[in-house]
Amino acid sequence: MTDSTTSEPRSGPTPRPDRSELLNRLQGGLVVSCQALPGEPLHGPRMIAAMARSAVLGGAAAVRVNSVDDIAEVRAALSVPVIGLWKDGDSGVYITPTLDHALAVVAAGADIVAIDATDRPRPDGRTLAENIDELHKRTDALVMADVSNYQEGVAAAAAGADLVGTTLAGYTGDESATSGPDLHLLEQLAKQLEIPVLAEGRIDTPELAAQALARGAFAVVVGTAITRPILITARFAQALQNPAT
Ligand SMILES: CC(=O)N[C@H](C=O)[C@@H](O)[C@H](O)[C@H](O)COP(=O)(O)O
Repeated sequence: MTDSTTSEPRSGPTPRPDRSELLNRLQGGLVVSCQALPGEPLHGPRMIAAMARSAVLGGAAAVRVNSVDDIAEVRAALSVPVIGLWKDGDSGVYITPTLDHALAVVAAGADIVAIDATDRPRPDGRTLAENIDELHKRTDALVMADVSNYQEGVAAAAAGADLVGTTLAGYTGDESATSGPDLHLLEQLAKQLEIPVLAEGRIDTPELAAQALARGAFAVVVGTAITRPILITARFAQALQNPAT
């Protein structure tokens, strides 16, 4: 167990680590997604920061955090790289849907801003390439493109994304979700792209996380299986209701 929470958190106007340092810190590592939506008992910046600190104590190389308030709190508490996003709604394009959302995420302290990079129209009417270009001009944050399929991953890399994540595979309604992580998509993208590809979505065991790395992931993002006690508990409770023997 490592204790990176004792290292100095970055606060105030301290510049972000540069691109190669950020990528070095992510490479081969576990990124723990620490999110709780309004209405959930763990919702709120202090809870999320405690979750993020716990993740780092357990060995997380980085964290992924939703909402400006939660990002700011985690940024003040920890020095590990923060992948920030802003979920606005829960259907259609809702992960950091516009340039303004992305700029706010960066202003809150994210090192990497995760944005929806599916081929669906964005609510601000701008293209993915325009938004990535503007983010690169106006900030020093890296851009993680959350995609749902191979074509979107290739298009996101061509549009200038710094990293691609399989985050939205199975969540756009185009294709049904694979029962576990979409390791086939991960492998295809990792073989094709020159930028890092992060495995994300439905990775719910340490073995699957290790498999994702073996199949080309630059880093592995795990959320629900670590940070959503309601859903973790439900799995156990259901198993007791339907015992195998
Ligand atoms: C589809 C979507 O909205 N994904 C979100 C993206 O930030 C989160 O709700 C997920 O928890 C995260 O991607 C990690 O995935 P999993 O919780 O399956 O390990």
